Amino acid sequence: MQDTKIAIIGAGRVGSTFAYTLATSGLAREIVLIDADSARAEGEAMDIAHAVPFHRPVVVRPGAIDDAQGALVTVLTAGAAQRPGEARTALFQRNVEMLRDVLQGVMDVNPEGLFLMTTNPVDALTYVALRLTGLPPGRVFGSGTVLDSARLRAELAGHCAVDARNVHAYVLGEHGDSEFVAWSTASLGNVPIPDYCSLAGMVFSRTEMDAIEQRVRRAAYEIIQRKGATNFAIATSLTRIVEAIVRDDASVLTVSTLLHGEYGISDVCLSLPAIVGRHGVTRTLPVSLAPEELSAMQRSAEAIRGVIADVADLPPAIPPSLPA
Ligand SMILES: NC(=O)C1=CN([C@@H]2O[C@H](COP(=O)(O)OP(=O)(O)OC[C@H]3O[C@@H](n4cnc5c(N)ncnc54)[C@H](O)[C@@H]3O)[C@@H](O)[C@H]2O)C=CC1
Ligand SMILES: CC(=O)C(=O)O
Repeated sequence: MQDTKIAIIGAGRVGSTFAYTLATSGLAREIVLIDADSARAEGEAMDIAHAVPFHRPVVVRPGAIDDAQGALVTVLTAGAAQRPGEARTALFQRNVEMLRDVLQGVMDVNPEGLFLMTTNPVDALTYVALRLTGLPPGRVFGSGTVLDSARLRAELAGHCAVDARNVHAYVLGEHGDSEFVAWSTASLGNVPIPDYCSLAGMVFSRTEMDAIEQRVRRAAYEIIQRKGATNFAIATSLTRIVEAIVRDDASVLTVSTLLHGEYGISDVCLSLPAIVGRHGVTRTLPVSLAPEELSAMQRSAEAIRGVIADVADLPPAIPPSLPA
């Protein structure tokens, strides 16, 4: 942790909340907040820095793109966000141009670091970032469905009245409308969730499962409708991913990463459980999917491909391996 520097590009609602969460986590020694609106980056950095005396030492400061130099991770949270009712995919064209500028600037000063994408649509933009940087796939990845899996675990913990930390359940595929729950692997401790519910005398039929899945898939729309943005849970999700990197934890997280033939899918980024540590994503884990889940994964890959198809002038495709 001695000289751990994290660069955050985008000091808006997500970037500033993440900077605050990270500053209070004790994981970083330096956090640089970079935004096209430099006054905003300055104001957020000042405000967060005044919270530091209650926590472990960390320097929180505003900066320019060149200040991403030496960052272990550059986290991208800049760009357009959804308006109420708008799908994430509608942001693609607006955010791709921002990405081209920002990535080039960071690559000029920090070609050795990791990129953690958050800006939506996160899977399509993670893929574009990989193609534009030409970096090894393990070093450019997205927050993917880490947030959605947390939403699912919160729902299941509420339904079963147990500690969410003991709920093991994943949302896979796109971080978006085609995402799906891998119900066949969902467990509470070591017990499949339906088995636990019947043990505890709780109802857990297809109706409950569908309602939970729908609430998870619709969560961002519902929150944005009410408060205009989502920021707290994504900030905590990003802090969790950065923790796995900084501490080299080899944690299993459903980040968005390039697929190399998993489930017959290649050359697209989407979320599977993956090992995340200091070198980024080092491998994906196989999940035994039910036939309908496998179809959902393939539909999700097609949905993301449909978004990426709109972007021209990308450098050649990435070689089929996952080196760090
Ligand atoms: N992947 C996920 O799970 C989530 C993704 N998001 C996405 O994160 C992104 C940011 O959302 P918010 O923070 O709510 O938006 P926001 O509008 O509050 O902040 C965006 C910031 O980006 C800055 N910006 C725009 N272009 C820039 C550039 N070229 N260089 C530097 N800064 C630039 C703006 O000045 C603004 O401060 C959106 O795309 C949103 O959809 C939000 C929540 C969850
Ligand atoms: C905005 C967004 O992607 C989310 O909260 O899931």
